[in-house]
Amino acid sequence: MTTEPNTPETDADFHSRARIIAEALPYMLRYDDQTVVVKYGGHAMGSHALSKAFAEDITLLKLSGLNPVVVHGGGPQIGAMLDRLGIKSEFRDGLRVTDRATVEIVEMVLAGSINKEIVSAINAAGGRAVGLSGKDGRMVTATKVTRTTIDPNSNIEAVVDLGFVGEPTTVRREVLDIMARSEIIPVLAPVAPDEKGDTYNINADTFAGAVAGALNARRLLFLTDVPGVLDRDKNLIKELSVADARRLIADGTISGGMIPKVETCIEALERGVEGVVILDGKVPHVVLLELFTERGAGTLITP
Ligand SMILES: Nc1ncnc2c1ncn2[C@@H]1O[C@H](COP(=O)(O)OP(=O)(O)O)[C@@H](O)[C@H]1O
Ligand SMILES: CC(=O)N[C@@H](CCC(=O)OP(=O)(O)O)C(=O)O
Repeated sequence: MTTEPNTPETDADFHSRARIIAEALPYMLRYDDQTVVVKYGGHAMGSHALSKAFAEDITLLKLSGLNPVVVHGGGPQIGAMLDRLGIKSEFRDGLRVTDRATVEIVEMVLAGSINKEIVSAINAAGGRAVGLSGKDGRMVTATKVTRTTIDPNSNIEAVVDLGFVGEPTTVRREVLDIMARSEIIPVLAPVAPDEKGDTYNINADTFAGAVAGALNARRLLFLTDVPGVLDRDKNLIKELSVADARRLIADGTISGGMIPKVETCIEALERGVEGVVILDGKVPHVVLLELFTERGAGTLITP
C-alpha cells in the first residue's frame, strides 16, 4: 500500500479556511438546534463528486448543531429501472401512474438502492445516517390520491385512477424526534402505507412538505435542477412572497414541474415552516451556501 504525504497547509489556505468559518459561525448559531428538511430530487443527484459534496454538507449541518432531515426523490432512476424491465412510465399532472407491479419497483428503487446510496455517502462523509421510508415506526400514513378530469365535449366529470399514488395524511414525529436528540441523520424515502397496509408511491416534494410541516422546520430546502424560481427573462428571483408566487403561477411565469413544487412550498409555509428555498442541486455545496453564507443561494419563499 502506498500513501501520499500530506501537503502542508499554506498561510493562504489557512486564512481562506478561517474566513469561511468566521462567515459561517453566526449562521451556525442562528440555526442551532433548528430542524432543516432537505429534499434531494432525483435530477439533483448528479456525479459522484456532487453526491459527496451533498453528503458532506448534511454531515456538517448535524455537526454544527442543526437537525437535518433528508427526504429524497428518484423519479429519473425509477424511470430507468422501469425501462429496463420494459414497463412504460405514464404521468398525470406530474404524478406517476402506479399500478401494483410499478409500486413494487418504486419501493425497491426508492427505499432500496437510492436510500442506501445516500445513507452510505453520508456515512462515508463521517455522519451516521439511518435510512427509513414512511413505513418505519409507522411514521407516515398515506391516503390514495384522487384526480378528476372534465370531458370537454360532454362536460362530464370523470375520476382518473392513478393507482397506488398516495399523499401523506398523518406524520408521526416520534422516531424523528428520537433521532434529532441523537447523532443520527434520518434519510427518508417517499413511500408509505395506507390504513390497510397497502404501499403507496408519494411525490417526494409532497412528502418533504408534510414532514417539514409536522416538524415545524425552520427551513425546507428543495434541491432541483434550476437555480431557483426564474422570472420571464430567466433571471433568478432571490425572494418571493406567497402572494407573488401565486401571481407568477397565474400569469404563466411559473409552469410545469415548478407549479406543484411552489404549491408545496406554500402549503409548507401555511403549516408553520418558517422559510422554504428552491435551489440548484447541481451546484457543489449549495446547502452550505444557502444556510451558512450572507448571499444565500436560490429563491427564498416566505409567508
Ligand atoms: N419560473 C420558473 N423557474 C424555474 N423553473 C421553472 C419555471 N417554470 C417552469 N420551470 C421548470 O420546472 C423544473 C423543475 O421542476 P421539476 O422538473 O419537477 O423538478 P424536480 O424533478 O427537481 O422535482 C425546471 O427544470 C424548469 O424546467
Ligand atoms: C407519485 C410520484 O410521481 N412519485 C414519484 C416519486 C419520486 C419523486 O418524486 O422523485 P423526484 O423528486 O426525483 O421527482 C415518482 O414515482 O417518480
